Amino acid sequence: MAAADGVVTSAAQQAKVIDGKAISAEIRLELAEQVKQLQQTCGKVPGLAVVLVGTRGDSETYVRSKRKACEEVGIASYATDLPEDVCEDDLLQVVAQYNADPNVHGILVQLPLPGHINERRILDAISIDKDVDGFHPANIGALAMRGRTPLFVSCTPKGCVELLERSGVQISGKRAVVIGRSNIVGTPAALLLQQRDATVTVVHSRTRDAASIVAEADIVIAAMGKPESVRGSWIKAGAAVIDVGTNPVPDATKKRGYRLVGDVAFHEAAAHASHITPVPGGVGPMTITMLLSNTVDSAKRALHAS
Ligand SMILES: Nc1nc(=O)c2c([nH]1)NC[C@@H]1CN(c3ccc(C(=O)N[C@@H](CCC(=O)O)C(=O)O)cc3)C=[N+]21
Ligand SMILES: [Mg+2]
Repeated sequence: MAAADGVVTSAAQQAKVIDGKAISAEIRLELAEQVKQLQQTCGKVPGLAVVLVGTRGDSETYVRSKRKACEEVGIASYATDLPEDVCEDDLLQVVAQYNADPNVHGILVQLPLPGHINERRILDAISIDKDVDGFHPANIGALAMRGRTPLFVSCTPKGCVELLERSGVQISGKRAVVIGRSNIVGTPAALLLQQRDATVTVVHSRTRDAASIVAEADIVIAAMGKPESVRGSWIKAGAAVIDVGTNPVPDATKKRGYRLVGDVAFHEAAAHASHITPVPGGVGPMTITMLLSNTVDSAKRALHAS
């Protein structure tokens, strides 16, 4: 059977594949337009500082795509690359400099940091009005409170909700299950869905019988970082499935020696779901696009206030 996008799929596949790359491209065009407007009205462009510590291959790849994405929409990117053995105080100094720099509207310190550095201490030092990752406790705390609006919502959860909304999936009143409770994805994703009036359950590594809980979900967000572990039998007919996982698995046929798979067994789940995101090409590109969006928002706030 040939699906609408021309990709040959198995006869069992029901789901519409959500194209995160295409939706990202659309949003990036909107952002480029907003950057142009800012430049015309204020004579300034948004600036994003990206700080990379060490030489992890995956971190280098992600940081490169973030810097390239900035260029695409006209955001100025500021790069600081530090050696693996940098001390905490030197890293804090870099953050302090960017906090004070009026040309910088967003600061991203690429995670994970080396083991000798207290990650929380670094993230907490980022000024809350430049916290484009949305990892500061003040921003996550505001997301958890009714009647409060955080300055920034973390990029991956925001990207997940944007994919649902732009694909016509209703969130309000629906039952959503988030798998994983990390500070950077699972927890803020659950808070954001709750803010959008979903009824939210979080399942995690200690949950008993996760499969039967997931089976009640209209919306599934898989963010536990375990390759292809959400099986087709867990997915209720017609559910929307958002796969946050990007797990490398060894593959000698690939140039870089691995390929990426999600946390969901894609083909199995696609036989039950109404909508599903692929890996790669689903949530990943949206994470970067939401980072750009947060940076543009931050610049608008800073430049219009001055
Ligand atoms: N301070 C901080 N903020 C982050 O947002 C952050 C971080 N640290 N550390 C690592 C994780 C991971 N992450 C991804 C971003 C884009 C893709 C992405 O674009 N993935 C492509 C594929 C990329 C490839 O082929 O390697 C895709 O899914 O299509 C994936 C993962 C952001 N993170
Ligand atoms: Mg977890």
